[in-house]
Amino acid sequence: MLKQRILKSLEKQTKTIDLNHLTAGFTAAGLARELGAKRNTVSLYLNQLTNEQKLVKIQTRPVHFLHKGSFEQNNFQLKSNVYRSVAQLEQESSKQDILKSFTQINPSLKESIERVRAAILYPNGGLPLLITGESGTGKSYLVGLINRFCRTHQLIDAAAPFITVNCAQYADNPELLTSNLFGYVKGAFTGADEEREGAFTQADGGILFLDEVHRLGPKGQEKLFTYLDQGVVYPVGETQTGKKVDVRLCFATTEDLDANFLTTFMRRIPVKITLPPLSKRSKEERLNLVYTLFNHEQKKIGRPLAISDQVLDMLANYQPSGNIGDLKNAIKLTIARANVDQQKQHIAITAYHLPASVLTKSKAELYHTPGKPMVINNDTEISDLIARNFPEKKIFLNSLHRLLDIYEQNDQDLHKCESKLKQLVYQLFDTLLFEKDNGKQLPLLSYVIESVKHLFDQLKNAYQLKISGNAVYAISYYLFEREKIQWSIDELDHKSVLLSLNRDVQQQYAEVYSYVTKLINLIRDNLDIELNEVDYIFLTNYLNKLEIITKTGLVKAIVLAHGYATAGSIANVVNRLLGTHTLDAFDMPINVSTQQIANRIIDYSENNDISHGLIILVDMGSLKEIEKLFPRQINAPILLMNNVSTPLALMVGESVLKKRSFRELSQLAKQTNQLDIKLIYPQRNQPKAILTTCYSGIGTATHVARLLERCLPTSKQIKIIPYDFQALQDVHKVEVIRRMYDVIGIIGTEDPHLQDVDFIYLEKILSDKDTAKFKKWLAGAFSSQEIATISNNLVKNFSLEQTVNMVTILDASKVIENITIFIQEVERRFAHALSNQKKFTLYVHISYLIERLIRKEENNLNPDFEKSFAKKYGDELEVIKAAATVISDNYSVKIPTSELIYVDQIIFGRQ
Ligand SMILES: Nc1ncnc2c1ncn2[C@@H]1O[C@H](COP(=O)(O)OP(=O)(O)OP(=O)(O)O)[C@@H](O)[C@H]1O
Repeated sequence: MLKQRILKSLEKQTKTIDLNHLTAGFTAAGLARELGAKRNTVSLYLNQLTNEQKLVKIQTRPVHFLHKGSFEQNNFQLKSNVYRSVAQLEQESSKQDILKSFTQINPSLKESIERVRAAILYPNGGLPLLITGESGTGKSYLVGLINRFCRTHQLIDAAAPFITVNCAQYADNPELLTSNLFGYVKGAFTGADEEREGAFTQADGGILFLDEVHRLGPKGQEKLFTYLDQGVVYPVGETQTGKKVDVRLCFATTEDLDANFLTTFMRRIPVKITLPPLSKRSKEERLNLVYTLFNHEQKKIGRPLAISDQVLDMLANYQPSGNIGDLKNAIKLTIARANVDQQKQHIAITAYHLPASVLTKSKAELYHTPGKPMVINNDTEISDLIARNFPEKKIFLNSLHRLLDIYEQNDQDLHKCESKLKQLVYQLFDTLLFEKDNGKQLPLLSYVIESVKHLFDQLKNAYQLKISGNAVYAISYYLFEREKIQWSIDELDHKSVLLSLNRDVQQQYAEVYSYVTKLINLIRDNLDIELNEVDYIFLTNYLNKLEIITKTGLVKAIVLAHGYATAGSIANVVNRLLGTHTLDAFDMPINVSTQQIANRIIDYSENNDISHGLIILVDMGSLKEIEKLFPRQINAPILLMNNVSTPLALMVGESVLKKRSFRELSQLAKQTNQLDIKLIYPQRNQPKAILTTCYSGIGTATHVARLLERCLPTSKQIKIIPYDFQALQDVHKVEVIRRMYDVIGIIGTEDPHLQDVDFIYLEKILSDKDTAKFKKWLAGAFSSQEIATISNNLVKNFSLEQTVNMVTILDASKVIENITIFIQEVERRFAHALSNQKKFTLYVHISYLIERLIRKEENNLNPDFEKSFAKKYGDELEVIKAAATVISDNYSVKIPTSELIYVDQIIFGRQ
């Protein structure tokens, strides 16, 4: 049954999953291909299996599914079975890997902790390790974590002992310490009335932590290294028969290593780490510790805490000699004092509650920006608190809160506060762009900039937008900072206000909002940055404020009239009535020549963006004359209208703003009896273009375009341009496209039905009929030799697309190269040209075949059939075998007769 097959396939694949490189095999489409089933049916089963808790769904794009049991067996336990992203799923692992969580809070210790981890995981019981550091730096705490880590990773038994011996307790009696550690035999010293086992024996199978180990005298140290060398302990008074024990050792000391330890002992401890005092830690790390301690205390009390920023600041800058221990006490005291004060639901903690030691010793800077108090409740996790540290988050949240405040103060009416909001958004982008220290030019930032440039190019191409280079940078910086901010709208107190503003923005700036939606989808797919309603608001306002999108895409219009101020005054009136500058004006002397007029127009076209068309309103009777002189080099459609008057100019101005097409405008003009109209399309210099389009979005269309481009010779006589399917449904946009290109055909997943433009369905491009059609499109631009190469490239590249997700152990492009040689050999040896469709089938089939042979999976045929076929077509099979030496040699496989028969059937279309 299909459902079972899906589960089985995922179970197998999940075993060797690499979360950083999820393959198509984990998607509905990939599984559908693999199992030869309909994608919709596979999707249905996948969701059913997720509901049955058998699969885990990761809502990436495309959605990926993992086998839950198989994943947990080989990786870590999962709490949920739906995750927003791989990163969210991976967080589960950091929750369980306490050392990883520890380094997230204490990033400066990352390297030390990695060494600790390596020591713990060292085969056969780990390596002993020594932790040094001032008092209160967390040495014992870290050993506690190591103990938990060993248990959760099953390095020791759940019931294994964890024994701590504080050597300082035996400061005056090193002999007693030694005997407590190693035990003693009866009569070993006065008072040793009977044999007693020591801490080593008690800790057998578990962990022994020797704190303040510098108190161990030379004798004790020697006994210790006997254990380190031989795994055997000798109780005091016993020198012959030692006891074998298996103990993981951790040592801690506040003292100087060289002065207090025998070098022989030191040499036997390979891993030594030092925990830094608070004064040597960054402010960010100290803040993290403050958060951790508050969070920890809150969980004990169970009541929510609301801690002012000032308190956090003072505590983060408090660096007492007792380090984290003292800090912890100060925090406990602070909470206790606040608690006495209030019997409310939550405990509000302000500077008033800080102990005097903090107030006097904290090196806090002056308190500048009061933010909202930090609230910790029973559900708060430390990662939520750490996210507060990013100043970008503060900038971002401050802007957001101000934005919402303004909107609320204006009765949630966008009209009333439009300009204020834009101003605010602009400031935010400015701050991110100019005021941050961007000198470092982190590689990731460069990557974001490059990607955003690329995404903008896609948008520009698809929708004929014009977006300034500055916007690319501003948006890149925004995304770069935004990506670091883990924030969801659920954190917001006024979520409903935000949603209402989002709706308003969407309605009011519908066009820009729709482009932002497309941009955000591209960002999600390409940069894996999750954005939400706030980003829609920010980005829409930003792009709108710059008028990057709305003002472009407009036709230019000029009024050209004789006389001192005729044109100027008409244009003026219209611009004033429309409230925006829509018409330009040329006042011409009465005796101006038509050539001079033409020159002015050329000048204008060079200094203005007329790519969307130019309307020229004239007053000079004969259009024919100018038309003759009309500059052919203007590569945009031109609408000439005679007998300009203010009403006509007004109608034109309105049409420009409403983006009416030239045809519509001509119709309207005719209705008002302005009959002298001429529409001139540029005849020459129009590059030929093939459009690609895809119903599901511009991403796929771009992908197909790149694929086709790779098939064409580098000197491109034909442009391949991806277009959004919706854009091709829009008459105005289509008009623009036609103006710019000579569209020779469209390839896509859905026919947009453009008049007089041929269409090829993507999935049929390799069929005989459509290959012929495609070749015909190319006929004017390429030689027949070139067309043959393009056609071969086409099938090769499409096959590569198909196989790249299916071939798992081989290098797909190498496989395709080898199969190309095989196909050429077949064509040569049989003197028989294969159709693209057959070649495609061969590429896909043989890729699989090679993998099957390497994995030693056979594809058995009915033996009788095999025999009779081999008898009948033996010669052919030999030829195929000879042509396939490129495959058998390169992959060291022997192609069995049954497989040769399959290939023969494909080549000759035999059943
Ligand atoms: N990274 C940390 N996160 C949370 N709490 C910590 C951390 N480090 C230490 N603490 C807490 O601070 C206190 C002091 O830490 P700990 O006793 O481990 O320090 P120490 O270095 O062993 O001190 P000493 O040398 O005086 O024995 C303990 O209560 C511990 O729980």
